[in-house]
Amino acid sequence: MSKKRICIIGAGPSGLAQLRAFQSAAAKGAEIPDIVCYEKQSDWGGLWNYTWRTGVDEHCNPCHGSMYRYLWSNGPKEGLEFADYSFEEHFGKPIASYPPRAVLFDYIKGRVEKADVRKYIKFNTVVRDVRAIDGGFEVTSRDCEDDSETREHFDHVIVASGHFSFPNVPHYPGFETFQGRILHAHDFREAREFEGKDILILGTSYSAEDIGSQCWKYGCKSVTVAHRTAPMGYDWPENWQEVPALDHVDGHTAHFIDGTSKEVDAIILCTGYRHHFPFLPDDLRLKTANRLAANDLYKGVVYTGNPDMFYLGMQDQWYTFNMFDAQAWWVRDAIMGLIDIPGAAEMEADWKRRQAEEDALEDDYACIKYQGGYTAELIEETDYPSFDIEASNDAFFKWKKHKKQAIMEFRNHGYVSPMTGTMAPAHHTPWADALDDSLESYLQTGS
Ligand SMILES: Cc1cc2nc3c(=O)[nH]c(=O)nc-3n(C[C@H](O)[C@H](O)[C@H](O)COP(=O)(O)OP(=O)(O)OC[C@H]3O[C@@H](n4cnc5c(N)ncnc54)[C@H](O)[C@@H]3O)c2cc1C
Repeated sequence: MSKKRICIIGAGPSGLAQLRAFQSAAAKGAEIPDIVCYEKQSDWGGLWNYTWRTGVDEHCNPCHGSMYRYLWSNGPKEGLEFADYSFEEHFGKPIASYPPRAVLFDYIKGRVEKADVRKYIKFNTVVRDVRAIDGGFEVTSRDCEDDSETREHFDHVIVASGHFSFPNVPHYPGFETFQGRILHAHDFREAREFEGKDILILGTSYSAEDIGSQCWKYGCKSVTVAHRTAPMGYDWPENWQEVPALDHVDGHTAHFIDGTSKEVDAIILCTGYRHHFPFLPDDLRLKTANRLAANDLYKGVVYTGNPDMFYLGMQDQWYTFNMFDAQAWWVRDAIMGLIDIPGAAEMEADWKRRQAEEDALEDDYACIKYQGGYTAELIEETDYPSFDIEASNDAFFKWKKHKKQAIMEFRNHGYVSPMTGTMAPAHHTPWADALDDSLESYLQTGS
């Protein structure tokens, strides 16, 4: 019998987890399928492969990047650490709990370089179309360097293309004549652009919180955050206010629904992202809100509309890299016939039950435990190294507590690694006085 052929779309943390999962089976002597991973960017790492570009990339594809220049890890690194490759193994010493972007990128790369999986990836190659055909899939891709198009047949498709790149952009009356800059968080790169300016942020997501904090720390005049449901409620500095939803804009004046107003120079839309798969036809396209238990995914990964197709990392995320690993190992074993996928009715019951459980969760602490439990459930069914989920949960709980205590200083704390049991060094996160957040400078001074 000929070998199965597997297509992975995307070489970000989830797609790379899938490559590492197959490679680890091969390293133990298993015969693995033929694999092709398509990546539209010129390097791996997904969002962590930082780009200063906005709009379109060098090949005129929509720019994938949503990260910004001075991005430091949002959550504690103890919540995302790979169970088969600790931070200590990579850096040779314990490092602080909230590293900058460049440090996490280096860590992601370290594992896959060690596993030697780059050979599976076709870089600068964008998947344009996927069709269910002849009991498998026909995948059309375009090599953006030589501008050639290729069609290949696969038995399985694994979509790992991320869901934080297609901005959800609201419109308000007056936007069309506003004289300042209006941008979505997807296009935010440089906090110092807003030095001395009054900025208005719409939304209360992590982006709102972090972009607002960045602009404040790098010298903006004031931050106003408009919320639709409830304020974030942190103990913000003096020149920071939370106000009710925006009603309209008139010239430079933003008017809010409670009748108050504020003169602003720029508006940053931290209004989230949409799951967007322009390369998929309707019958294969996942349609879900950003939630912990996505629609139509058995075990959070098998597409119920066609169980030969899988999606990785499509959930709203507390857990990230280690959850993607748990999913990738599980998908690998399902493809290799080590795990059975049930019939349609059982799959539907599974995701609906997960959603009902999610709907009953009362607060963020319960959500963290829920996603930790989901990750542990998948790990239990494969040979992915188990790790101390309670320690990861605990790092997340402390993170929330420390944010509540002092939102501008929470990154100075350190937590215990769920992999090595080592306590991370406390670290005073440098801000405006230290613009160099490079890997080299961090390893010399930051850990
Ligand atoms: C501003 C911001 C800050 C964040 N901060 C953190 C943090 O501090 N900690 C954390 O753990 N997580 C953070 N995240 C979450 C982040 O989504 C995950 O860490 C992780 O990058 C998700 O991995 P992924 O592989 O699923 O998706 P992505 O990282 O988005 O990678 C998807 C890959 O698919 C490729 N691709 C897409 N479409 C195609 C196509 N048609 N053909 C070929 N290739 C394609 C893309 O080029 C990309 O390389 C943050 C996200 C954002 C937006």
